[in-house]
Amino acid sequence: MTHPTQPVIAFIGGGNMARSLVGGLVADGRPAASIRVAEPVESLREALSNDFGVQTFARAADAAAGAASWVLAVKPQVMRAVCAELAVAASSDPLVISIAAGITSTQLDRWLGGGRAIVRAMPNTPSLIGQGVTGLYATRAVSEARRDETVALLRAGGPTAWIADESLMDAVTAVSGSGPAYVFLLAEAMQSAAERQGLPTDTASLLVRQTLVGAAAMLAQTGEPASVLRARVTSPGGTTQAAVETLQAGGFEAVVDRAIERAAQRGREISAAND
Ligand SMILES: NC(=O)C1=CN([C@@H]2O[C@H](COP(=O)(O)OP(=O)(O)OC[C@H]3O[C@@H](n4cnc5c(N)ncnc54)[C@H](OP(=O)(O)O)[C@@H]3O)[C@@H](O)[C@H]2O)C=CC1
Ligand SMILES: O=C(O)[C@@H]1CCC=N1
Repeated sequence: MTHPTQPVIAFIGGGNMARSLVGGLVADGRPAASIRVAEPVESLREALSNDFGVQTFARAADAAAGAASWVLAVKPQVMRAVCAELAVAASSDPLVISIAAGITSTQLDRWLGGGRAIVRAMPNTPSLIGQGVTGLYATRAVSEARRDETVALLRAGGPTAWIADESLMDAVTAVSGSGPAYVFLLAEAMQSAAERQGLPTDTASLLVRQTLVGAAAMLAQTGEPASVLRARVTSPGGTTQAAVETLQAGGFEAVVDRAIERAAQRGREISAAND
C-alpha cells in the first residue's frame, strides 16, 4: 500500500514501543519522510534513522512542531514534563495519542493546556511484526475523522478495539499491553524445564517456540475456544492431564487472575503517582 501525501506524525520517545509502531508503519508503506521521532538517546536515534529512514530529533518540541498527530511514547514518569514542553505547540490542535500505561486523558489534557483531542492507545510489542493488538479510548474532543486517523496509524500493528469506558484501559494494559511478557515467561519456564529433562538447548528451544507458535496459530485460525482446543490435547489419564492437574493444583488460574488484577492496579497507581 502507498500513501502519497501523508500528514506528518511525530513520535515523542523512541524506545521499545515506539520502535515497534514505527516499524509497523514503515512496513505498511507509510513514507519514512512523514514520520518524525524525538528521542534524547543518540544511539537510539541513529538506529531508528538507519533501520527505518525516519527523521529524528533530540528535542520533543522540534519533532512535534507542525505535525498533525503526536504519539506520546515516553515513560509515564516523564509524561508530565514532556507535556509541559509541548504545551505551547499543542495550541495548534494536533491529534494527541498517548500510549503510556496509567496516565489518564484528563491528566494529559490538563498538562497540554486543556481542550485538546486526546486518544489513549494501548498497543503491545508484537505490533513490530504486524501481530499486535491495540485498545483505544478517545475523549469527546476527538472527531470521527480523527478516530479513523488513529486506527489508520495503528492498524499496521494489528487489530484495534475501541473501549468506551476509560477506566477499562487499565484492564486492557494488564491483559494485552503486558500480556506478551506472560507468554515469554511461560516460554522461559518451559525452556528451563525441557533442559532439566535432558533435552539439548537447541532442541528444547525449537520445541518450545514452535509449540507456542502452533498453539497461538490454532487459537487465531480455528476460532474455537481455548478450552475446546485444550480438551483435544488432553487424553483421559494421559500425560497432558497429569501436567494440567499439576498446574491447577499449583493455583495456575488464580495466579494469572491475581497477576492481571495487580497489573491493572499498578496502572491506577502510576496515574496517581505522576499526577
Ligand atoms: N514496552 C511495551 O510493551 C509497551 C509500552 N507502553 C508504554 O509505552 C511507553 C514507552 O515504553 P517503552 O517504549 O517500553 O519505554 P522506553 O524507555 O523503551 O522508551 C521511552 C523513550 O523515551 C525517551 N524519552 C525520555 N524523555 C524524553 C523526552 N523528553 N522526549 C523524547 N523522548 C524522551 C527515553 O529516553 P531515556 O531512556 O533517556 O529516558 C526512552 O528512550 C510507556 O509509557 C509504556 O507505558 C505501552 C504498551 C506496551
Ligand atoms: O510494563 C509496562 O508498564 C508497559 C505497559 C504495557 C507494557 N509495558
